[in-house]
Amino acid sequence: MIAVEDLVSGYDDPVLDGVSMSIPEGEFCLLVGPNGSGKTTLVRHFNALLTPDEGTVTVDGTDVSERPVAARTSVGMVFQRPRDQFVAATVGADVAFGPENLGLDREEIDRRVGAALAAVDLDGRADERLDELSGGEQARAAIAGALAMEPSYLVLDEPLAGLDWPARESVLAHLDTLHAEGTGVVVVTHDLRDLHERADRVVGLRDGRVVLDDVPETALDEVAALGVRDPRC
Ligand SMILES: Nc1ncnc2c1ncn2[C@@H]1O[C@H](COP(=O)(O)OP(=O)(O)OP(=O)(O)O)[C@@H](O)[C@H]1O
Repeated sequence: MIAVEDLVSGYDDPVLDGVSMSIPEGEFCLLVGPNGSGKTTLVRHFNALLTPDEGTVTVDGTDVSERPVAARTSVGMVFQRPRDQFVAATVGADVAFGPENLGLDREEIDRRVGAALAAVDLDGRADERLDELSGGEQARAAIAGALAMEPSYLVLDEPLAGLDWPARESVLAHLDTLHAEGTGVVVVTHDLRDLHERADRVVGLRDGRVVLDDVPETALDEVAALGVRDPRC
């Protein structure tokens, strides 16, 4: 479980103002809220990319601030602009980077890279340059990089933005597979289309506070107040 308790955090000004919420193992959770409500700031705490000013964040019982490497192994993160998270020039080298840093042997690294690329339909393209891929292909490469870590939880910030229909369908299918296999999936989004019916739960933030935490069926009645269109309308 990812457990956030009384989290206060910010940059120059406070952004998260006493957030408590949890994401059980294997849950598919949508995180919604208006621009600037603190969604990205919150998920960056899940693997210790930010440090709380107050409160705690634990993953499977371990405080992420005390063991950030363990948190980054358990919680995979795919950011809004995939280009910002690439560390290598080619697809294969980038996807291998995480497993290499775990100190895995070459055979296991190759197995993970192959499986992760296949999962996003990029198999056979390991030698291609990332800067020569389309935006949608880059988004899929970024997801492959997170998958290769075989995380217990995968957090994706607007993963469908800018994807064409086949890429969107491909990413959604992979989220379904991961969820079915027991990976916790957290999607930060303003657009619930194709997502609300997959989710177990919707958590809504406003002004750095949790103002909604419900199953999708009833949460959808309240999302309009959070700057999100009810996908049933
Ligand atoms: N690196 C940063 N330095 C300073 N302020 C920041 C930084 N990142 C975010 N903020 C501020 O924190 C607040 C919350 O930002 P955050 O990105 O968490 O919101 P969000 O809910 O994810 O928004 P959006 O829907 O627009 O992506 C905003 O006011 C933003 O300007």
